[in-house]
Amino acid sequence: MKNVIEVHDLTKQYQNRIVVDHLSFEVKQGEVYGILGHNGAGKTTTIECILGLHRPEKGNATIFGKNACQHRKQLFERIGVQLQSSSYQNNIKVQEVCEETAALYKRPQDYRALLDQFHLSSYDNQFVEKLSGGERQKLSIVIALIPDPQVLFLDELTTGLDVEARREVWETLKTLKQQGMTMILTTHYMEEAQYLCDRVLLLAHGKMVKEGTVDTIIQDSGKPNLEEAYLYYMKEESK
Ligand SMILES: Nc1ncnc2c1ncn2[C@@H]1O[C@H](COP(=O)(O)OP(=O)(O)OP(=O)(O)O)[C@@H](O)[C@H]1O
Repeated sequence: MKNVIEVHDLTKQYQNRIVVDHLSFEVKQGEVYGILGHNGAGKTTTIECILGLHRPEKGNATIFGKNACQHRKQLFERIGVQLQSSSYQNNIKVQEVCEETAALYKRPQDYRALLDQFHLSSYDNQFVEKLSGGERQKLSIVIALIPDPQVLFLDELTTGLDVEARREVWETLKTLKQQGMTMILTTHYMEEAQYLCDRVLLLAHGKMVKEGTVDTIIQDSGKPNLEEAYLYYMKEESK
């Protein structure tokens, strides 16, 4: 399988503090790749460097072989992004934000069908700021899918969702995965990583602690599940 994302020796610092530390990994076509790590581990910064939103001090990252800082326009149409920092303009309605997003792309998907799929159709006339946290998260997936992307970047997508909404999102992502969508996601929910990810990267203080399939990581740790394995590797790292 071809690599969709390649990260090589990526190093990013803020005010002389290294937050992503010589990180290298690849995400293959059709793969769901999870980045797991403590608060402040550098997950969002890694994703934002791949997307070309920050310039790394060292190393590089490419999507479809292209650096996002240099080829923003070409990559724009092929990428769906949901970031923690996503924000919406004031007094905008669901339908308006979808229309505005669709207008940015040459071949957008039908946003109405997407709203329907995420049970948001009845909210199309509602102000985005009046949506519940979970509804807003679901809207952010709709927006990420509008470009009909080949790769999805999802940063803590299900944080704040209730159990049912989270399951609903998982099912949708599973369907997208079955359709061949490449995804890179961050999450604090080990159950989510276990359910969705083909491979995961455990990150601590910007450094790779462990990478592999969920099964390998569990087996190598000698623990019964991913959560226990994660805690084991994080503890080992801090020794
Ligand atoms: N613009 C910035 N300026 C200075 N420091 C920053 C900036 N952005 C992030 N950091 C710092 O970099 C570190 C990594 O942040 P990052 O958001 O990548 O972590 P994370 O793993 O996504 O955390 P979380 O799980 O809490 O979202 C943190 O210590 C954070 O305070």
